[in-house]
Amino acid sequence: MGDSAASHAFPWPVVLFDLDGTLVDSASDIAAAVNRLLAELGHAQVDEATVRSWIGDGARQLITSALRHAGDLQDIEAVMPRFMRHYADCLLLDPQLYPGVVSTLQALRARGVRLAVCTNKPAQFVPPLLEALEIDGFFDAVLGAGDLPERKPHPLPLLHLAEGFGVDITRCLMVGDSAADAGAAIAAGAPLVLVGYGYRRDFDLHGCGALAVIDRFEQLLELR
Ligand SMILES: O=C(O)COP(=O)(O)O
Ligand SMILES: [Mg+2]
Repeated sequence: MGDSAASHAFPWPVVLFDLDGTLVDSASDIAAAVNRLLAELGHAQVDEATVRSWIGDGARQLITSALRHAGDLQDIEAVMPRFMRHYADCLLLDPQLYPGVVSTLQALRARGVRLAVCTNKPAQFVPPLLEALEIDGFFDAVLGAGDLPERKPHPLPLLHLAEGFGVDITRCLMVGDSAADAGAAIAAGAPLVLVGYGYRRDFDLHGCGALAVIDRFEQLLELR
């Protein structure tokens, strides 16, 4: 982090972060959980790259994609409890913070910016993951799937967090990696920055209205 990046005030008083594919590379753990379920159901294993392309819309959508891929027509409700047990067992196998996350969160906090996590990961898994990675202390609020009746790309989670901070949504920067993040930010009226290294699928990172697409997390500090 250069001096110029360190010295100027950050333009937004609140930053809402997506989790998987933005702060944390959790794809290998999620892929392990998916593969444990697929093995139990007698299906072939899938590679991590394939699973990455299914992450971002929550666990139910992930398993919908996995069952569809396997040609399995069974009711998703029947398998979700089994998947959630595998998800819990695999959650902390090998999650990795992306480079620059800790120093950037520290720098943002040092500038008085308030931070939150806004993820479609099932809510019960979010605090233990943040704690294991020792980044839980950076966040004033954490919202996961199931905490509210709607999840991203619905604007509700972002609006709820903004209201909790008492800050207008137009002053809360959303930082994410997926179409769900972009859709939620645009629907809510929040400024949006996308990370280019995440789990995006077929969506136009550069054409969806983001203020910036960054390749390194610490580039957040250079935004003006
Ligand atoms: O669990 C998911 O589907 C994705 O979670 P995210 O919203 O943190 O990317
Ligand atoms: Mg994500």
